[in-house]
Amino acid sequence: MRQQFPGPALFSLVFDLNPEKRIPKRRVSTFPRRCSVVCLILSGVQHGFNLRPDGIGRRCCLNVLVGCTFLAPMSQVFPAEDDVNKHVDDNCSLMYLNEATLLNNVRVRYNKDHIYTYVANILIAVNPYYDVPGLYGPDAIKQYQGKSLGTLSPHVYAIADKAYRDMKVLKMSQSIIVSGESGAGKTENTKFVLRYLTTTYGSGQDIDERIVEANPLLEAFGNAKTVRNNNSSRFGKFVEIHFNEKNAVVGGFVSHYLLEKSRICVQSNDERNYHIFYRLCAGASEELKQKLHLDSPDSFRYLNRGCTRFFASLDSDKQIMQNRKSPEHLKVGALKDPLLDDKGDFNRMCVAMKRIGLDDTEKLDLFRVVAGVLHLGNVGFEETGSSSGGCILKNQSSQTLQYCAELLGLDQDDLRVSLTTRVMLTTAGGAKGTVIKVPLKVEQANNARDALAKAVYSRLFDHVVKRVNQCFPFKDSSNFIGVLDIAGFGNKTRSRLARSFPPNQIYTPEQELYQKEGLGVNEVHYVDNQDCIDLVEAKMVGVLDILDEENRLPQPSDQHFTVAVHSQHKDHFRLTVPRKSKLAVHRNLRDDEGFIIRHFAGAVCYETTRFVEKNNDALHMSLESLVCESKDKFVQELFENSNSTKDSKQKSGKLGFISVGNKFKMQLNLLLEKLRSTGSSFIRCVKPNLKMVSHQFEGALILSQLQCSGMVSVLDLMQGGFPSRAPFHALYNMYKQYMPDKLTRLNPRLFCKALFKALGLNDNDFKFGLTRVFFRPGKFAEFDQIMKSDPDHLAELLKKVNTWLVCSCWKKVQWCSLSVIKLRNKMSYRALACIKIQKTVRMWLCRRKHKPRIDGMVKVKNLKKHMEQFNEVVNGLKEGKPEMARQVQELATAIDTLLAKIKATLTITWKEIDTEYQGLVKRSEQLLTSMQKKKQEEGRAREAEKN
Ligand SMILES: Nc1ncnc2c1ncn2[C@@H]1O[C@H](COP(=O)(O)OP(=O)(O)OP(=O)(O)O)[C@@H](O)[C@H]1O
Repeated sequence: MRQQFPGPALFSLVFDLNPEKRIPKRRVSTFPRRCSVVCLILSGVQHGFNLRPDGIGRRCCLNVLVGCTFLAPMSQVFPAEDDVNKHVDDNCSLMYLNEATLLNNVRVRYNKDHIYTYVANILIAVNPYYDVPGLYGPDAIKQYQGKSLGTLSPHVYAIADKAYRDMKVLKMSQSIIVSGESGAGKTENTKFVLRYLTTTYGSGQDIDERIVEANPLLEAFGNAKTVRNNNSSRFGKFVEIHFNEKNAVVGGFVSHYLLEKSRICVQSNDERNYHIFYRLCAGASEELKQKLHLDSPDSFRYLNRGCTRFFASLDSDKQIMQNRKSPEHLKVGALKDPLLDDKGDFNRMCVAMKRIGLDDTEKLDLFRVVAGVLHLGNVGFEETGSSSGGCILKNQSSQTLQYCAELLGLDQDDLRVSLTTRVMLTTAGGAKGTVIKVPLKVEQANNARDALAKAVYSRLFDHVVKRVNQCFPFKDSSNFIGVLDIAGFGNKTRSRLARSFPPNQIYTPEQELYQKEGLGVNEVHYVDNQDCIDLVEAKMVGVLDILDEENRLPQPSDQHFTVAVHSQHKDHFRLTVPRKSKLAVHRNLRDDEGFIIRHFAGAVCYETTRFVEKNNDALHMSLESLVCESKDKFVQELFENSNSTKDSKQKSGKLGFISVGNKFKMQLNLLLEKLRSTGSSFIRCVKPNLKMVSHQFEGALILSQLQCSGMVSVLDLMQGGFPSRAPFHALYNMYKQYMPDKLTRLNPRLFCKALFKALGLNDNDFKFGLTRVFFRPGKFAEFDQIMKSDPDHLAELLKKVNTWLVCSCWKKVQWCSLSVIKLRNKMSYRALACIKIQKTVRMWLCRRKHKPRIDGMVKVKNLKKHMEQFNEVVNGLKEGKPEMARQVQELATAIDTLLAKIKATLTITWKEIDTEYQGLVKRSEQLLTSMQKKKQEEGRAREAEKN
């Protein structure tokens, strides 16, 4: 038996074709869910493809070409296109919109180096991991200028141009949201957008170049090698390109979010600290190296716990001096990436610095602080061994302390004291206001040192961004196009952003519009993630607020915080304990060591160790005042604003609390606010494989990214909906000038209807709402045809419109007369039917009302019939005949009375009738008995007389 599916006998099946994981021949296997997946389209008949549902219809067997049988859940088998190799620019032009056809379309295109695909007006960009020839060159830039989306093949330039044109036409700022997981190509695509806008719509000043030039600098300080991406941005950024009234580029502005600070002090095995540290070590001139007391990366604690190799090509590796390379680098060789080269990048960064206006002093300032942070990391502590319980600097740290103090403009002794003690002001008692120095334990001193390093570096990064912003100032900005690179944001942020963006951003207004326009389209179910956002952000009870609360306790602890989270959200669907994780590594965590949050993109286990510490951005007062009063003007300026923001608690010497979580929440809200006030376009970057190589398409990985990014939900929405639309009046106005007077009298809606009919569009492809016409996916072409018709074509169209109107008028007249006849027939039929109904109902009501009396009458009348028998018996009597006759007569009268009573009393009940009837029956039985007795007695007397 074949399973009944809507559509043709073709289905796409998403299944494993990875050679290592291929399922043995002829083994019935359960459909593999999460493994390397490709999308195959199989034809039922031609390819021996056999689809059989199981007994209960939830699964089906698929005998496929590769010789194995798959048992697949019905929900995972989708109708597909006829042609396996067909690919389209806009996925919405496919006949079947589902995850399998989307994946297949992206796959076929990727194999042909078409890395971009639209899903409606969202751009999917698959990272090619190599330079696709001619894809981004000057010719391509020129080609896309001023072209509508969909005219040329999908491209990041087309999205940039659309944003520009929208800005121009709607006089409204625009944003382009670039998202995707680490290594998916967000930064690269952001760069392409910026380059396109500044090249195409630049004002000819070098501002355009400066905006692009700023990137190497930002990347040096904010990017790092991670296991997922060699050049991973560890901060989120929103780059605005500002345009004047004439829509020419006038300047730019970069806002940055959440630099990953923990990386400054520690990195995992295969990862590195920020590029700048290595670039400085590899690229600094000998003189600079001496000045900054630099060495190979392995000699710095902030670098040597991660990967210490440089990025270098064969040539550049030779140029790096041996004494600058770590033993690891010497042993294994350089890290290879075509786009990264620490020594070369250092030089390029220096050039970029110059171009954006940083002079040599400023450049040196930046490098000095970077080196200062490195040396600070090398300061180590050991216990004093005295009863005070404090710690002192390790012997070998004196030199490094000296370097650090020198580079950051601090006094060596002050730095030593500030790192090992904490200053407190007494706030009560007689000695109120006295300064006390509290010694720190080794652990506390380590924390203080790391906190200082993070504070210095993150302020340095703020300064870099500020400095970059200064080099493209602008005065007369009318609008901007902002490109948001959602990097560095965790799952939490993505959940938050996801609620604001597709499919959510598309879904809600879309459904509302359909309803408002009376389209009668079925609702598409979409899982909202507001509950997840609330779990993290809600006031008082959200995870962030619970963490802040913990930080305010006299003795905050990670365990106490974790327990508080679990007890606050005991039965929350989104939150659970680590032991319920699917991964063994998480199951080893105790309940007070972490929690799992089910984000929209999947469950994430948060290990809460050091959460409390990480949530606090505050520095010990002694350290902060130390850097604030640095002799080095540059370092002093970095901390310039911090004095004014300190609260009184911190001034008293207690380590205050500045919530990182709240700062982040505020930043995010500001960003969302900004995004909501602009029009938006979306680019979804996709990572094709984990190996970061070209020409390798890992289906499962890609599918899950498409699902997580909401692309599949967008497809569902589009499949069930009408993604393109045009208001009636817009179409009407467009053609009004060509219309004869007779037609201008038509209302816009009727005119559009005539137009669509004249064009011969299929009725299923569009729907008329109250104010606009809606199109099915993939019907852009026909729509465009109407929009772009030239005058000749228009005149022809109008003729058709006219004909259609006449025809439709004639049809309407026919329809009206037929309707009137039909109506008349219907009315008379209904009148007759009404009478019938009335008659029947009345009868029924009457019966219901009189039935007890009628039944009673029948019974009593039957009783009366017996009276003749009585009379016969009476007549046969000799003695006492008159008496008996009287009694019989009385009985007959009683029966008649009852009959008359039943007849006359409408309200008499069945019970009353029955009681009286039973009385008469009894009476008649008694009478009959006594008459029979009498007759017997008479018979006996007669016998006796005879004898
Ligand atoms: N369009 C492209 N053409 C060629 N190579 C690309 C393209 N996009 C990305 N890449 C390659 O992929 C690498 C990772 O891309 P990118 O740094 O843009 O990822 P990302 O999404 O910004 O990652 P993260 O979030 O970690 O910063 C790049 O260094 C580059 O080698």
